[in-house]
Amino acid sequence: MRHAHPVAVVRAAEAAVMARLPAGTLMQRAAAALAAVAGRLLRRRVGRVYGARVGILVGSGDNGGDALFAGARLARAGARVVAVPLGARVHAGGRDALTDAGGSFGSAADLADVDLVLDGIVGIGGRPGLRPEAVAALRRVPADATVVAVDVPSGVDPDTGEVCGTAVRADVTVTFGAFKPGLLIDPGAEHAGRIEYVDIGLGPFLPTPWLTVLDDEDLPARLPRLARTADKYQRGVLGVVAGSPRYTGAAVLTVGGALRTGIGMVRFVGAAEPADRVRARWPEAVVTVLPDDARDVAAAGRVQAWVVGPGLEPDDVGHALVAQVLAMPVPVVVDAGGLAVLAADRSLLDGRRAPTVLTPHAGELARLLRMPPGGRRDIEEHRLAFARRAADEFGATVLLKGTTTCVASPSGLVRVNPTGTPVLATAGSGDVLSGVIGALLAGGLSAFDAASVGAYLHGLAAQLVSGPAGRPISATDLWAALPDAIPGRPDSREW
Ligand SMILES: NC(=O)C1=CN([C@@H]2O[C@H](COP(=O)(O)OP(=O)(O)OC[C@H]3O[C@@H](n4cnc5c(N)ncnc54)[C@H](OP(=O)(O)O)[C@@H]3O)[C@@H](O)[C@H]2O)[C@@H](O)CC1
Ligand SMILES: Nc1ncnc2c1ncn2[C@@H]1O[C@H](COP(=O)(O)OP(=O)(O)O)[C@@H](O)[C@H]1O
Ligand SMILES: [K+]
Repeated sequence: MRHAHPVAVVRAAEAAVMARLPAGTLMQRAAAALAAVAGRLLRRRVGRVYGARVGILVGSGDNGGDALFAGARLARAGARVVAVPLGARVHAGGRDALTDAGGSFGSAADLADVDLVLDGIVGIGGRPGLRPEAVAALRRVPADATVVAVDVPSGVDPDTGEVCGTAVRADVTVTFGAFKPGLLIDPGAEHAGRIEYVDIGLGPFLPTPWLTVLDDEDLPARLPRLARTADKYQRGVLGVVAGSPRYTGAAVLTVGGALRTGIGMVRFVGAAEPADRVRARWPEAVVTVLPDDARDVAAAGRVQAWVVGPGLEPDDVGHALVAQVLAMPVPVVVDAGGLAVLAADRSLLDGRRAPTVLTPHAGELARLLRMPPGGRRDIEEHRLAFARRAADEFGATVLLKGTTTCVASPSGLVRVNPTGTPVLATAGSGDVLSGVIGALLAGGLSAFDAASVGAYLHGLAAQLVSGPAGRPISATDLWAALPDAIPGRPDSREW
């Protein structure tokens, strides 16, 4: 599992380490690793470091210092290195090291034929928005040059991933001591490119992280346990309240997402039209058709968790359904039409003790938070902050969909999903996701694990079916890929 720490935490850890080490040690560790990565990239690009052309964009802080010391190492290996100062000052030690090693200082015009650029404009000490001289220098970087960001791509807010105006677009970001949240969350994540983490010894001084990213190896232990002696009730039963006479497909998609994630049983509860479709596509689902007034969802039978909302209309019937489900003392996923019902009547969450997972996209979250027009955009630009705020305000686990899905718990923890792909931006894929999360909840996972593991599997399924070329997919394609996305579980070894 990877974790990230905000700037203030990184600074405190750096101070603690620096107090125990000779001055400049951390910067040398950072510069050595940076030069090693740049050297590797140059060898891949032009076959060698000797004679390769390297440009350095140098701001006035220590970020520029890192870049200059790394440039000095590359110059000693024979690279032709030119540094372009962009601030009022230049790190003095780095300047001397570069010139001693045979590097030079020049202007942005000297960047015209570089193979590789080190972006040392600003790191964790930058204020939002690059200055005009930095923006002008970036324009002179050849379009095909390899760009390596030092610690963070300049212009990206390291704490949030926000970009204000122009920011560096890196092929690789070499980050020191800890991942910063802004490297993992779009738009910052997109600007960071591939991330190379360098351990400079901050570990013992970093607190327990609140922001984590799951990896493949984290999954097996986090999936529902599949005991050899399990029967279908012990594996978990999911209730799905979805679909309406107008939107019938959402019900089929949600039930399919749950069944293909692995579950003891799905009980579908809904209007006659979606119920017919669910029966026809998924004969294994147990279907209850509700009367027109939507009374008595609970009579469908016992379940360990519910999904409510995909394809529901936010009318009186929809309201009655969401109210009944949220009144039950089991975990509930609320999605789509269910979120619209909640946006109009937040009191439906009052008094709930069992875990709740809300799965809004930015538009739905803007309505839930009753934001003025433009709220959607605001949320997309500040995904982390809004996911955390919503989790706190609703006392629920909030999965904010879209580019970089963020899952926030009411206790302030966040997991950022690394498997998302834009091929998922297709109608109905969110319905499949709510079924996946519902199945994991019914299987006994916590709301935070169910939502974050669910998003991970959903993204992985999309990648598997879409392939490295990113072939287009539709939501139903995810059904077939889900079982392949689910790794072996610890308890299945004896099979
Ligand atoms: N601490 C450590 O132990 C270690 C730290 N390390 C490294 O240090 C980095 C942090 O260095 P830092 O604190 O000097 O800040 P930094 O990111 O260089 O930027 C500050 C300078 O930039 C300027 N500036 C500000 N905003 C700007 C803007 N929008 N556009 C343009 N310029 C702007 C501003 O200058 P001024 O306003 O005076 O012109 C200010 O002085 C960190 O990311 C890592 O790389 C590693 O060596 C490992 C050990
Ligand atoms: N650019 C993107 N990158 C990664 N995932 C995306 C992107 N756009 C959308 N998604 C994912 O696609 C799914 C779409 O869900 P949703 O908006 O609810 O669609 P629908 O309601 O049509 O099912 C979500 O899981 C979301 O995170
Ligand atoms: K930088």
